[in-house]
Parts: sequence; C-alpha cells; structure tokens
Amino acid sequence: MNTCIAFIGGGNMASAIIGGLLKAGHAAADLLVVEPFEAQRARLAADFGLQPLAAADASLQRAGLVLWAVKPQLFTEASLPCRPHVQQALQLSVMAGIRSEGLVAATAAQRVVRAMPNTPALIGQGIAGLYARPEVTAADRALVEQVLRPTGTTLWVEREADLDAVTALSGSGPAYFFYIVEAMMAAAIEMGLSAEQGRQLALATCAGAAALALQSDESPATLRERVTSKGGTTYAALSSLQADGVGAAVQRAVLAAQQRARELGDEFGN
Ligand SMILES: NC(=O)C1=CN([C@@H]2O[C@H](COP(=O)(O)OP(=O)(O)OC[C@H]3O[C@@H](n4cnc5c(N)ncnc54)[C@H](OP(=O)(O)O)[C@@H]3O)[C@@H](O)[C@H]2O)C=CC1
Ligand SMILES: O=C(O)[C@@H]1CCC=N1
Repeated sequence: MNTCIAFIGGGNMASAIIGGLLKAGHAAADLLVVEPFEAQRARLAADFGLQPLAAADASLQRAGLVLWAVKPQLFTEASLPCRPHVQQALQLSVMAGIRSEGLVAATAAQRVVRAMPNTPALIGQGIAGLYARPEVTAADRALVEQVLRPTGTTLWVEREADLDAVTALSGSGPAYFFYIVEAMMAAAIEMGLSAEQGRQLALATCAGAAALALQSDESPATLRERVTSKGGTTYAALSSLQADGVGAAVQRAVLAAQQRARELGDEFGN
C-alpha cells in the first residue's frame, strides 16, 4: 500500500494503527500525524521514528486517507484547520459517536468511512465495526480493510445506527471484561490466594474460555452447561449470579453504552 495516510490525533488508538501499519511494511515517510501535545509527539518520534506536526498544514494534501482519532469532544476544533487540505481524501474516523454526516460537513469530503475499533487492536487482536457512506468505492473499502488488518478483524455494518451497538458491544467491551476479571481477582484474595495467583488464574481462564468458544461449534450456553455439574460448584456460582441479576445488569450496561453513543452523536455528530 503506498497511500499517504494522515492521522489527526496521535493518541492510543492512532498509535495502535500506526504500529500495525509500520509492522506491515508501510513506509514511515508516508505517515503524517497532527498532534498538538508535545509529550505525545515525542512518544510518537521515539516509538515509531515519526515527526508529527504540531498543527495542520498544507502537507496534509499529500494524504489519500485521513484518519480521525481525536476525542469526539475535540473534533470540531481539530477539523477546522484541516478542512482546506483534506477534501479530496477518503476520511476514516474511529471517533465514537461522530456521525458520518458530521464528518462530511466538517471536512467537505464525500467519501467517509466510520470505524469502531477496540483496544486489543494494540496487539493485533482487535475487532472493528465499519460503516461506509454510499459515495465510498469498493477500492476505498479495500484500502480501509488493509489499513486496519494489522489491528485484527473487521466487520461491515449496513446501517450507520448499528455502529452505536458495535461501540457498546466491542468498542467498550474490553472494559466489561476487565471489570469481571478485577472482581474475580478480588475474590481470589478473599479466598487466601495472592493477587498474582488470582491474576494468572483469572486471565488464563478467561483467555482459554474465549479461545474455546471461538473454536467450538457449540454455543456459549452449551459450553457453560458443560462446565456445570449437577449440584456442583459452578451451579452454586451461577445460581448466585442469577439471584443477583448479573445477566440482566450486563444487558442494561451494554444498552447504557449504546445510549451514550447516540447522545454523543446528537451532541457532536450533527
Ligand atoms: N480507547 C478506546 O478503546 C477507543 C477509542 N475510540 C475513539 O478513538 C478516538 C481517540 O481515542 P484515544 O486514542 O483513546 O484518545 P487519546 O486521548 O489517546 O488520543 C487523542 C489524541 O488527539 C490529540 N488531539 C487533541 N486535540 C487535537 C487537535 N486539535 N488536533 C489533533 N490532535 C488533537 C490528543 O492530544 P491531547 O492529549 O493534548 O488532548 C490525543 O493525543 C476517540 O474519538 C474515541 O472515541 C474508538 C474505539 C475504542
Ligand atoms: O469510552 C469511549 O467512549 C470509547 C469508545 C469505545 C471505547 N472507548
């Protein structure tokens, strides 16, 4: 891929994608980054050998793809100085909640793809939901897939509103998982294991369970039943989870994230 890519915002998500692109052989000279925060520019220079710009300038016109990775709250401010330079490029946004109409309005570009990645992208094991506006070509879609491939897998959705569900499920999802692991670790300590033993046992169990579910033809419900001996320990734990309404609470939590994604869209996304 010899497209020049400009990143607007060089934080966590941008760094995950930049790291993947460089590993996949993309030339550093064909990566531009606009990053106003000096310490972050220094980090990008040290980690990737890049020379980020402190502010947008005409060099952005080299970019065939502009990747938006600032916080949604800062999008309007970040887009103003970029607007004169990016109209011809394909726009790829990873910002939660900024709708594609808002991207068209702010950049005056027509070809806009929204992506919702997640933090396992940092180790190439992310999953990103993707939505393309009708003006986006098949070649544009292929380029987006190529850019995100080093960060993990991708999944296209047909309706833009579905990205709010993707955000709630897989975008924020790693945090739900860490929350459960934290609770398992706290229980380990309560039962007299060390924090490190608890961490190892909880994480290896979760990683193994996820790998098993991914490889198996059986549903997660069937796999759960296989762990659960009649009158045994798992049954005791699952009964406690059920009595505490944990399943319903998780569903409500995911819907709360979807609602927040919609609100961000209403606030910032046009
Ligand atoms: N973290 C996650 O799990 C996920 C995040 N996202 C989305 O990715 C986007 C980035 O998130 P994340 O990487 O975590 O955030 P970060 O805060 O790490 O990165 C954003 C970067 O943009 C910089 N920035 C601020 N203002 C401007 C500007 N005017 N022009 C250019 N750059 C600017 C920030 O600098 P400074 O620090 O000085 O403000 C910061 O370095 C968000 O929109 C988020 O919704 C999507 C999926 C998952
Ligand atoms: O919390 C957030 O808003 C972002 C979007 C998905 C993950 N982090």
